[in-house]
Amino acid sequence: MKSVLHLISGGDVGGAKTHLYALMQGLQGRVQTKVICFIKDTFYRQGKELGLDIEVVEQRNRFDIGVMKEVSKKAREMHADILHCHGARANFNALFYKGDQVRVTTIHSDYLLDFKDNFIKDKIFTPLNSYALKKFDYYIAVTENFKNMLIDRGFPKDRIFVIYNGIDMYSQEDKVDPKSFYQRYGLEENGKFTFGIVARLDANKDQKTLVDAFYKSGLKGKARVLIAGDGPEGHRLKERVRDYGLEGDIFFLGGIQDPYSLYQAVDVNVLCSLSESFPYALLEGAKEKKAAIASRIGGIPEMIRPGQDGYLFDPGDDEALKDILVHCYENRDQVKEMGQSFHQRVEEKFSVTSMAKVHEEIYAEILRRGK
Ligand SMILES: CC(=O)N[C@H]1[C@@H](OP(=O)(O)OP(=O)(O)OC[C@H]2O[C@@H](n3ccc(=O)[nH]c3=O)[C@H](O)[C@@H]2O)O[C@H](CO)[C@@H](O)[C@@H]1O
Ligand SMILES: O=P([O-])([O-])O[C@@H]1[C@@H](O)[C@H](O)[C@@H](O)[C@H](O)[C@@H]1O
Repeated sequence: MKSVLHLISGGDVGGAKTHLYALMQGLQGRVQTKVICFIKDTFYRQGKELGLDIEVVEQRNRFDIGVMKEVSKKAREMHADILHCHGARANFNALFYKGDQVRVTTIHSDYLLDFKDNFIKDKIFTPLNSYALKKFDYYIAVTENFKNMLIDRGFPKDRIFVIYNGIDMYSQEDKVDPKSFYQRYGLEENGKFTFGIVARLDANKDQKTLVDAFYKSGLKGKARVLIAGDGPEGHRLKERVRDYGLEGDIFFLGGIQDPYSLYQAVDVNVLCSLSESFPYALLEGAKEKKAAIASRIGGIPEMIRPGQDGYLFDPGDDEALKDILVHCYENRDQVKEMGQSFHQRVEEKFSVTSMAKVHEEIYAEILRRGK
């Protein structure tokens, strides 16, 4: 069996984390895997709870690259064939890795946007990551779209593979019933049409467009919006909702640990991002049979057939989104049916099993080709 060592920051709370957990589970019995992270936090603890082979090689700070000696030792111990990195910190650390394994990195997001919400980090870590990326032997782009992005930026075409995120549609998720979920936030399960969104509150996820669209929709008092997630845009978004007088209609839940409770409790799942590859937030909604309203960006048009599984709008177009919100409110039954259809599509096309199988094939191919 092939042996692959995965490196990831460990500070991850979003899609890269969801992806790696799903992948580790999908690869069981196919590929021997170990995950090493550099920060001891939720990523590590939850990974342990899931029973993954995961270890922390703790860094005092991002430039504490001495720890890579320990990583090399662990790679030798497990007879790793491949070093597989995820995200900026892991990519940078790989520069100081001494082992001779083939190196591959997965591009989950547009790496030029990863630190856009933090001026200093953006000025330092974005160029370092861009440099580190060039040193890999192979790339796994999440969606065809990101492969094209990499080619446009000068990465070698024949060294880029494409993966679509997959999800386990049958595993049991942590969730509470809708009544308890609403109660947790002092709300009632009152039959009001409810839009939900699960995403970090950062500029790229662009919840502002949803707030503006809801304001323009005239649905105040008739429908409501639940916004889950935490982040730098929180303050500005809350101010906007206050200015619009929508505090009784749009609710900020903060970062949530059990997103499936939200997907289950809402009528439709929204995502308004300016950039995405293949967002888990929508696949997870599909698992709960929720149709999606999403921006026409990255791999999303390959995931959602508009009019069948949900609705698409151009990023930032609050007028178009407003019309979709009103349409959903007026066509509740149709929205429910779309949720069924989306569920079926994800089950058939974007399973964790196929994601793992494609990884196994890619590993075999890069070992065959070598560095
Ligand atoms: C902007 C961008 O390019 N994003 C990519 C990034 O994920 P990114 O983190 O941006 O977005 P995703 O929707 O994929 O993942 C978010 C994850 O965080 C979880 N969550 C979020 C908020 C919250 O309060 N609680 C919570 O648990 C969601 O349930 C989900 O599992 O890498 C993913 C993995 O390849 C890609 O699919 C995404 O397209
Ligand atoms: O800054 P940090 O938390 O150590 O690490 C970051 C991860 O948390 C994030 O998921 C990823 O997108 C970034 O590229 C970076 O690796």
